Amino acid sequence: MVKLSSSDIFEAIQRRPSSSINTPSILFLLLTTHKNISLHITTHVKKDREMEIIVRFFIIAIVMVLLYRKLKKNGLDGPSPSFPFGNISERKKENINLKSSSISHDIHSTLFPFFARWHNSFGTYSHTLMGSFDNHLRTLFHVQIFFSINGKMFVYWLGTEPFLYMADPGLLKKLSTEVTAKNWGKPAVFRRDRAAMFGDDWARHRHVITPAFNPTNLKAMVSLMVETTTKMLDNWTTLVDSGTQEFDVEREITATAGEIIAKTSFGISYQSGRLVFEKLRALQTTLFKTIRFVGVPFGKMMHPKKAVEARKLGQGINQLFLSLIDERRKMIRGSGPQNDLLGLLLKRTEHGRFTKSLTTKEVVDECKTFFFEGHETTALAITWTMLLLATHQDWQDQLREEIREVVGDKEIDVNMLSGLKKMGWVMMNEVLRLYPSAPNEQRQAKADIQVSHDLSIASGTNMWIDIVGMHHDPALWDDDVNEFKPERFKDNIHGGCKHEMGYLPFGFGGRMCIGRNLTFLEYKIVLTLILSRFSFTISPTFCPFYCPISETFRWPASSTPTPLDTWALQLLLGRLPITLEDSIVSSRSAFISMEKRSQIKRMPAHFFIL
Ligand code: HEM
Repeated sequence: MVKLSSSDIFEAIQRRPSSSINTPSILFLLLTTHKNISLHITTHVKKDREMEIIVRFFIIAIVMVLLYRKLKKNGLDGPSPSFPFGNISERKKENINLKSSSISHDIHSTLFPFFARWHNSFGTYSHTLMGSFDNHLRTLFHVQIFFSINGKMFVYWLGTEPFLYMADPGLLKKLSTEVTAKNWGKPAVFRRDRAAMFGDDWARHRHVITPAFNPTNLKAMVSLMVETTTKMLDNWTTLVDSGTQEFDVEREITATAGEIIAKTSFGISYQSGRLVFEKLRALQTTLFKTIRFVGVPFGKMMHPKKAVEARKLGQGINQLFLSLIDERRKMIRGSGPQNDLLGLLLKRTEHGRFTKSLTTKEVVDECKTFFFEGHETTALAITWTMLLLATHQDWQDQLREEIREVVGDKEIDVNMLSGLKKMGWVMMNEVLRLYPSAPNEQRQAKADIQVSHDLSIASGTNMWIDIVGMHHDPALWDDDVNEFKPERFKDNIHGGCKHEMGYLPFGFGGRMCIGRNLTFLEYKIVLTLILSRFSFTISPTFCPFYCPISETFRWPASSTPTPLDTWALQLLLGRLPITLEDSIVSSRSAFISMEKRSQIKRMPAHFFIL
């Protein structure tokens, strides 16, 4: 074991071949001269801030190189990362062509050619590979892995963080049966970056929130949903009658979904909640600048102003929630607690035996998570549904017929909704299969996980679960995997998928979505009301969207992010509540036409189509 002091590093700097600081070359020198490195940085170096950063950079780089070597030695292969960006830049360079004028639902190979390529090059293991190692800064992979599970695993790097890519339902099944929720968490690297948005942890208090979705509460939400959606549709009717031809349906739906969550979960109107939404949107845009380099050491320093701005916005959002909480507390003192989400969170903190379990800060964090999880996902699902129905008139007609039979002229009632079976196949299944609102999920092992006698995942391991990959895998579905066929779910809740874990729109295991019943309810109500009053097709002015994910990262100054932008970035970087800089925004010139059922007129919405 060699102790490496700052003088070793300086010596290496002096021996570097070029005059610029070239970390890889210094590292190379260090690694070629020191086989087993234990870093010991002498304290005087830390006095100098700049030097401290450089030294830290070195340490991270050295750890990365060691990890990479050891992962490879253990058989966990993948694309070679560069320091400090990992494979981020390689993904960017990939030539993704989305300018095609035809509509294709094959989003996996269109948006992720790199995953397919890496999988073909590194993902297939036909033999048993075993190994283990530690590293002194974090136990990342202390693993014994048996690679026979369909071979859909490889390691790629977000910055200096290695991720174990998985698109293998067999492995997930094993994991979800072996792993308790407390052993799975969000990767620390994401949590740190998104603290302004979600707080320090996400939804740690499921048990507190879950009662907000009990049948009685859900039933009480129906009238609020009908009222809010009707208001939006009345507005559409007025606009269509006055000759307006173009509508931004995505924004309309997002606003309505936002209003619904504001009313049902926080007891506030969209008007009052609008400030929160506006600030959250601004935060999304700002955060993109700072966290698009997720995993890259000192990534935030690339945009110091944005980092400060994001922190301030985060604080502003906290203040807004704090005043909401204050108001509600006063109300609780006056008329007793309410059973919506906020009421439940406060009831527990103020009256229950969990008095000390949720601090005000924790309540604020839960509220932030809920606002995001609760409206963008549903808005996306409804938006995609409208696009798919706009291109499949036959299904639009079938759903309308079903609505006529089940609801008729009566007012929508919660008991009727279960009768809307075809609508269920369309959205809850086929739309979320083709375009899952949560396109991938990440986990980090919080403790060593023994998946089976031959597979154990060490504490600290990051995992990237490719939901889109599984939903579009012809080996799991069939050759028609990229076709819109809701009928595949007619007699089969797994849609004929060859593995029960191959279809996971709401996640799996202990962190499965707790809002799915609310989503079913909201989705069916909103869509029933829309289909009863309007029909829609793709407009002649429709323009297929262009997504230069791989090519540029420019953000038009005037653009505000939308859930579709967010979704696009989620595809790339995980479930980030942020927006893609350039991208899918150009889809804003894409429309579908909408017609009033009684009086046919055009009302375009904007969508992006792949
Ligand atoms: C189409 C609609 C929705 C989809 C596709 C969806 C999907 C998901 C998925 C996949 C997860 C798991 C994330 C992970 O494991 O990393 C999740 C978690 C969550 N969802 Fe949803 N969701 C939807 C709607 C909602 C709604 C309407 C709410 C609330 C009103 C909600 C609240 C939550 C919360 C609080 C979590 C975190 C649960 C935890 O970590 O324990 N979701 N959602």
